[in-house]
Amino acid sequence: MSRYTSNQYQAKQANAYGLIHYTDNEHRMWSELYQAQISLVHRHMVNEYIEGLHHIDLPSHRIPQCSEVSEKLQKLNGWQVEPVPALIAYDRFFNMLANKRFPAASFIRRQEDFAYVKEPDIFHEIFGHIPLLTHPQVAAFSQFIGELGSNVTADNHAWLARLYWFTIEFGLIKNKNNINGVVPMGSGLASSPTELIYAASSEAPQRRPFDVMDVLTTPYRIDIKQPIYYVLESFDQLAEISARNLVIDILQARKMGLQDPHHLLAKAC
Ligand SMILES: C[C@H](O)[C@H](O)[C@H]1CNc2nc(N)[nH]c(=O)c2N1
Ligand SMILES: N[C@@H](Cc1ccccc1)C(=O)O
Ligand SMILES: [Fe+2]
Repeated sequence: MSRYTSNQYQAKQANAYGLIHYTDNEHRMWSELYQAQISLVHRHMVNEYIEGLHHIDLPSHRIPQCSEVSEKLQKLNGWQVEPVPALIAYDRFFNMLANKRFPAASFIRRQEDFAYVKEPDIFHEIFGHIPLLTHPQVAAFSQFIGELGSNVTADNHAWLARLYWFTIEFGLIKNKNNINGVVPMGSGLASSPTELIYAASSEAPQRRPFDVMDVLTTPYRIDIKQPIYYVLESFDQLAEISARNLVIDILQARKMGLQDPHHLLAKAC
């Protein structure tokens, strides 16, 4: 499933106690990533992410186990983090979100992928996702997408996934205090040293206002820095999206068809 990317990572299996063994080198990789990102996220990420980071209080020098992160998260809002081998298919992904379980790919990136890795690793899942999952609107939206995904036929999944991708994974959000009026909020930005800076300040990517039909019809690639980001007005907009009849929106999007992906390929980097 994760094999369409160029870097082969070996899935890690949990032992009988649900624990995953990491080598000293792997713990060191977390430690170095944490050190690099902690100052960058303070400088660039949306404030709600930073608040979440304080609430969840992740270890800085070793890879945490899902069980210890779950313990804290469960007290805050009932969510849990569960180890999975790697990228998982939509049906399982939606099913887990519907049940307030967040899937965490358990391997950690190697040195050559330090600044950007082409598939989710444990640093992305925990450091990238969990802080914002403490935010009520983000948690509610994630569960909502999971429930909707579990209740529709599989041919709707890729359409729905784009709503998740352009918000939770790689969304930006309006912020008056920032020079260009937007700040990164997505987990894929919080976990990548290079894409965080690129999303926050590069002039290369497009930044479009969040529009459901535009988002539904915009194809994305998971393995390159995003050529297009969508900008939410506020966290409340997640509730507005959930209040729509998205099944009708998807029907409409199908009629419109996907937008031309060629500009995505041209700008691949
Ligand atoms: C819906 C969307 O494609 C999304 O990025 C999913 C897909 N599968 C995943 N699988 C794992 N293990 N971790 C993730 O963060 C995701 N994200
Ligand atoms: N690119 C992200 C990981 C990621 C890959 C694919 C999808 C989502 C996130 C990082 O370097 O941290
Ligand atoms: Fe993710």
